[in-house]
Amino acid sequence: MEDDPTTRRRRSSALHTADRWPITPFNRLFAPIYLLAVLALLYRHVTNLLVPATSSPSSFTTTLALLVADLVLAFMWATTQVFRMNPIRRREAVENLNDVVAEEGELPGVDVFICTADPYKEPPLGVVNTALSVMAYDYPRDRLAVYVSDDGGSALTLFAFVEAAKFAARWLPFCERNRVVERNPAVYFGSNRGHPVDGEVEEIKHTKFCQLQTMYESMKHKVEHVVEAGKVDDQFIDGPKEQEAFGKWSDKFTKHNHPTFIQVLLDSKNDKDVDGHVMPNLIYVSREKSSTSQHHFKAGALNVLLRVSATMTNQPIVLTLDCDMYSNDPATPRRAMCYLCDPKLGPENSAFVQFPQKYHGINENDIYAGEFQRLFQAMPMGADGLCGPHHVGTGCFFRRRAFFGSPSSPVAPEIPEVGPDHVVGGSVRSGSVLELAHRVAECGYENQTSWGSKIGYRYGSLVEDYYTGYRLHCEGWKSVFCCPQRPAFLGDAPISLADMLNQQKRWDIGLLEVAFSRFSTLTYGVRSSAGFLMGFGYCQNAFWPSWSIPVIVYSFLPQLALLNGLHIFPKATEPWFWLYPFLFLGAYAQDMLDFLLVGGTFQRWWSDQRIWLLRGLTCHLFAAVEYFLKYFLGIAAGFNVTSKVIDEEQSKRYDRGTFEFGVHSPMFVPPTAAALISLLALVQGLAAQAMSRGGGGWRDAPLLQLFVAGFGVVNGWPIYEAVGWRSDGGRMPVRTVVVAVALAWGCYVAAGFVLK
Ligand SMILES: O=c1ccn([C@@H]2O[C@H](COP(=O)(O)OP(=O)(O)O[C@H]3O[C@H](CO)[C@@H](O)[C@H](O)[C@H]3O)[C@@H](O)[C@H]2O)c(=O)[nH]1
Ligand SMILES: [Mn+2]
Repeated sequence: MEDDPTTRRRRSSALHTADRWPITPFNRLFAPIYLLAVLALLYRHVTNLLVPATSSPSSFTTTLALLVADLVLAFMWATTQVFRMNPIRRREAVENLNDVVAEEGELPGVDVFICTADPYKEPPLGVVNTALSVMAYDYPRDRLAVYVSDDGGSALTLFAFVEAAKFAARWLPFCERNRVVERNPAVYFGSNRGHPVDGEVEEIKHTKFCQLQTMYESMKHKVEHVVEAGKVDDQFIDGPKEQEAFGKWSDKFTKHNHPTFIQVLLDSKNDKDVDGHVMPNLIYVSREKSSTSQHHFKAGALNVLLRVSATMTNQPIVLTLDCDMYSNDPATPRRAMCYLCDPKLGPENSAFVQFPQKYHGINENDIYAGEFQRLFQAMPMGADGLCGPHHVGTGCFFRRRAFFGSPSSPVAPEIPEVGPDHVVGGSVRSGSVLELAHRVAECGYENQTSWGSKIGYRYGSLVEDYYTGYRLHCEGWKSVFCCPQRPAFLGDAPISLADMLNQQKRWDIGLLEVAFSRFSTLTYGVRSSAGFLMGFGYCQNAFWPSWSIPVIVYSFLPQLALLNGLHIFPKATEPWFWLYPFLFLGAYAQDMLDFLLVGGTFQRWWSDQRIWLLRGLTCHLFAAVEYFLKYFLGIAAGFNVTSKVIDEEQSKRYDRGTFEFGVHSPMFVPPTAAALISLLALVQGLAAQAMSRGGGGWRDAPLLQLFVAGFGVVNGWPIYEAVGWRSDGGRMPVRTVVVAVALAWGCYVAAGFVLK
């Protein structure tokens, strides 16, 4: 018993370290300087509004528009500063974990939750590969249980898992024996085309590799065949047990109407791998669905898994994963344990350990800014110095207890069997356990309970991840950001512009649901236990769609004014002029610095700022309109799952770095119109300047407006390409161009009246 708590405490100090971010002193110094400039600009607008130089209505309208736009920019700038004040970067010393946790048996058990919702948008083969990659973690197998939530209620997905369970019995020992790093079989077999064979041992290894590869290919073939056929043919069903499982699916069942299915595919107490070692639990869950009850999308699915897993294994740690986010590093749970098992940190300071979302297959310049450097890297590091990172839905290890009330005042669920303290009596296959598990997955179960309001994942927002993490922080929990060199998880990023914009439109709507709720970050968050700074920082996301206001104003107003010969910014000879380059370059340079310091490249930063502009004209705008329409009509928004299917042609174009328009979407209209107007304004503005004789020449020129138009043109390049000279399937559809030209013309005519 050499490990008394004090020795452990001392040792645990070596489990992780935190460094400050090198440019923080500069950022802290720069913030008040920049603030002065912002205030000066706002002062100028306000005085212009109150004491206008001319009394024309157009100058009032333009000044008001600029004031509103700049107020939003100022607000968003202020929220960004929160994350620049005290960023930290942590490192874990996984090798020291054994000193703290003396025996493997002492490691806390992990229940892994994998969500899938649609076999046609989320190919079952991908889902099982994700599951296999976590089942093969370097972690005691009897402490690992993988639960799959299938909101598609699809026999196709179950079939894939039945096959995966068989394959796992070979895959897991193979990975362990050969210390395989890529534990997602698709990735492993995709990158290893056999080893060089040298000597007898190598030959045996090679034969094993080939056997396993054949087995994988056969599983892949069967699963893909079944998905294509849309049903599980009898020829693929093996034995009475499987017969019974698939027999439960009746033709009358649909995705939206079916009873609960829970299928134990592997049971760690009984099932062994080919070497006779235990297997982790693998459990398929499809909760009951009925078209007359609310299901709360992914949040509802995760709450069902929280309850089902509580009745079956109830392990203290929960890992949540999206079906496409496979494990890229088998040491990940141990890395998370460096925080979760650290007695010095304490449970309240490590309610969840969030890993960043990272993606595979992003093209060189990341044209759609799918990497989200700010959201998944810079912001969580900044938040880590306060309450800890936001929750981003996947790649997150939670303490189960964190879902049941604040650190100091726990909230008990309606029955103790679903609470964090419940001790599971029987095996996962026992009748009584299964009966209870089915009961807690029923759709009426949550009626008159605290699920979704006080316990579990919180309901009411399409970004259940952001909202739940936020509510936990408000309750006084803290989180940890874990960002190892080798990405812990890798997922799919959308590779078509429409998919990406629709995904972010859904996020926008979810964020607005938080911003305008009783728990708004602006009124509730800033006064909660999270503290003012963190609550204010949360506003950055909650009010994400408000970026559309300044982006729309700056994409149209200076250009339209220029086309009408109206000068709306100070001339180069006025001292106010210099405020603009300072504010613009200050914000852009600092943003770029943030980006480059977390490992980005200049081109990727350029894409990122371009997409930031594009979002303002597309998803932010459309989401706000849709949200307020639905708000007044009392309609709830739906969760449109992002497709993870890859179209060959699209994928080739994406890899080459060309934008994918292809099919008409109303969202393509405003950016196309803006690009056209910027181009016209730039051409006309330059021409007018060249033709003007005498006067002040360039000193009197509307330099700032010309710059804004020029900036619009440079950023609009992919649009001119897609409208003008591309001939592939991803070019701008004629219909979109026609509507955009009509819109641009309409704006021009309207501006002629307003700005005169
Ligand atoms: O009714 C539903 C809808 C979705 N999902 C699952 O939710 C996950 C995320 O869905 P996806 O379409 O991939 O959405 P994304 O926008 O790519 O996901 C991001 O945004 C979501 C909402 O904020 C978070 O839940 C995710 O973790 C985060 O990766 C997937 O595994 C789905 O299977 C369900 O289980 N049930
Ligand atoms: Mn996704």
